[in-house]
Amino acid sequence: MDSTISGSATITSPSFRCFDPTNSFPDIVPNHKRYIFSNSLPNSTPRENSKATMGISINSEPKVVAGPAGYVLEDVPHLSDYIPDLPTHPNPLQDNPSYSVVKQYFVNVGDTVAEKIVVHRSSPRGTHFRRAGPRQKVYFESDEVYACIVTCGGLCPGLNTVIREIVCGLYDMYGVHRVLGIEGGYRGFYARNTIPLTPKVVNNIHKRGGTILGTSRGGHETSKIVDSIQDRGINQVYIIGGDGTQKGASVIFEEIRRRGLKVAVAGIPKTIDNDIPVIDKSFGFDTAVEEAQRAINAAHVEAESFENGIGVVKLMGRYSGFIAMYATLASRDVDCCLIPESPFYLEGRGGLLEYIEKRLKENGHMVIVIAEGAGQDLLSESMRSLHRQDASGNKLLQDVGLWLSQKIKDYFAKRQKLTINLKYIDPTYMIRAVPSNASDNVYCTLLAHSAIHGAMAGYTGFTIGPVNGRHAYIPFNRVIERQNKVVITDRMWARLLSSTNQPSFVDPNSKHFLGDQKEEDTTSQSLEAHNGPKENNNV
Ligand SMILES: Nc1ncnc2c1ncn2[C@@H]1O[C@H](COP(=O)(O)OP(=O)(O)O)[C@@H](O)[C@H]1O
Ligand SMILES: O=P(O)(O)OC[C@H]1O[C@](O)(COP(=O)(O)O)[C@@H](O)[C@@H]1O
Ligand SMILES: [Mg+2]
Repeated sequence: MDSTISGSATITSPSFRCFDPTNSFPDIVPNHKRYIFSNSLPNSTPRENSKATMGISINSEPKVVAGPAGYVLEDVPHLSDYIPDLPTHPNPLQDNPSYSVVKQYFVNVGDTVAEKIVVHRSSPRGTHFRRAGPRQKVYFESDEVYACIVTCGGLCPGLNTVIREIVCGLYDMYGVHRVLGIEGGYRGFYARNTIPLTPKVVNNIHKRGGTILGTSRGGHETSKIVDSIQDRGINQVYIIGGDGTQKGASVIFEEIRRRGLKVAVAGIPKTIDNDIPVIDKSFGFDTAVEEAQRAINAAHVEAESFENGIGVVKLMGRYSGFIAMYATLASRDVDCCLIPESPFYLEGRGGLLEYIEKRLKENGHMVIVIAEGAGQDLLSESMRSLHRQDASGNKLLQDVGLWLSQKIKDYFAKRQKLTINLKYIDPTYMIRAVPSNASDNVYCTLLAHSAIHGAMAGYTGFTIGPVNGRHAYIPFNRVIERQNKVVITDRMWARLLSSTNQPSFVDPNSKHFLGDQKEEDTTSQSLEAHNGPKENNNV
């Protein structure tokens, strides 16, 4: 048994005590915990009232627990890790007429979800995450809870559905009636108004795109945010946002733990780009792919109707080309899909321009889908761009669709052999501003419920999401350490290449290129898992 996976067993205080009411793995060695118990903290102001009174953990290392046969649990923090003797209460769901009829409604505390489900006979059991869902015992009483919800980063279909379902879930499942909406992203905690959220206020919001709370980039000032949480007496924080937001949530959680507050921090992953790792896919992604079809159809109709018609469609995807890849695969009208993960070149043999010319000669028209982050290296070379960033530190991209359209026009103008008709369609903001579709709505509901169950059960510092189809509590460090990207040496990209017949633009013998990609093979592109067992899809 390997019990030295990570973390430290060093005891830094003589008043060390290691306990874990949530641990139901008697044969597993916890090796991550270090506790220091400080003196009691005063209990006089709202800020102090929400403070833990005894134990403060100084350990922010991942909570990794090893078990037999290579089993590893990458666990999430729990309020009881740093606040000893927290009382528990029976879960009010057991008396809820809707839920009490469900046979074995409560999740077994020992249930975990495997990160990898394709295994060999001799494979180690591998990494697992704690299974999401309602627990028999909760760490908050209903009338004690004061929850808040914030949305950060770019828009994504489904944001309003998640907000709605957190509010309604807290009300209906746990009898929690105090929920506050923080306006305008992270900076809203200290610089904007708040909105009391009730089921009545949120009743119809899932039918609208955007977020009723507003959102923003930048403005993450940790101490001001945590001061605001403490001053308001908030004890459950639901943070909806992408990779940047989850990084921010992780820092907020660390500060809350440092201050010893009984405040659960739950992250709900939002990204239209599907660039958050570990989870099967992010909400709003299906809607985005569906909406992209409308633009691709329009491009195809335009291209088909004119002699040598070319339709160029730009889709979102700053560093990850999932929307472009899935929209292309779904459409079947696309002749070339360009994504950030797959470098391409324009001129010469095997280049894009040569392919366009060939395709026009063969077929009379063509459709190109390009993700906004594709070819940015080519653009910066030709435009000598400044490396500008948005308020969150994300690279500001040049309009690759416009640039490519111009390059194509220039090429054919110079050659004077073919007169082309090029139409450039940029539907990017239209795609992310729509309400979520039916399947995303159901998905958003499950995410919201899983987040609520986790917070009520005292878990904190986690992102919720499906892993191989089962919702799990994932520690922040796992979702912020890297971005999920399309693996172009995987079968899904091969399917795309075979459906478009486009050149791969890569030298298959280039060790450097394939080497980089192959390392990611087993960890990225988990989207397939959500659509069914990996072994069925990945054939
Ligand atoms: N490394 C970080 N630490 C703390 N906060 C961050 C970090 N990166 C981003 N944020 C904050 O998270 C919020 C959203 O980030 P952004 O990158 O714009 O969108 P997304 O969460 O959708 O990726 C912003 O308010 C930003 O300030
Ligand atoms: O113009 P904005 O609001 O900065 O958004 C543009 C970016 O937002 C996204 O839609 C999503 O990004 P985030 O999920 O990181 O917010 C990207 O695809 C796009 O590059
Ligand atoms: Mg992001």
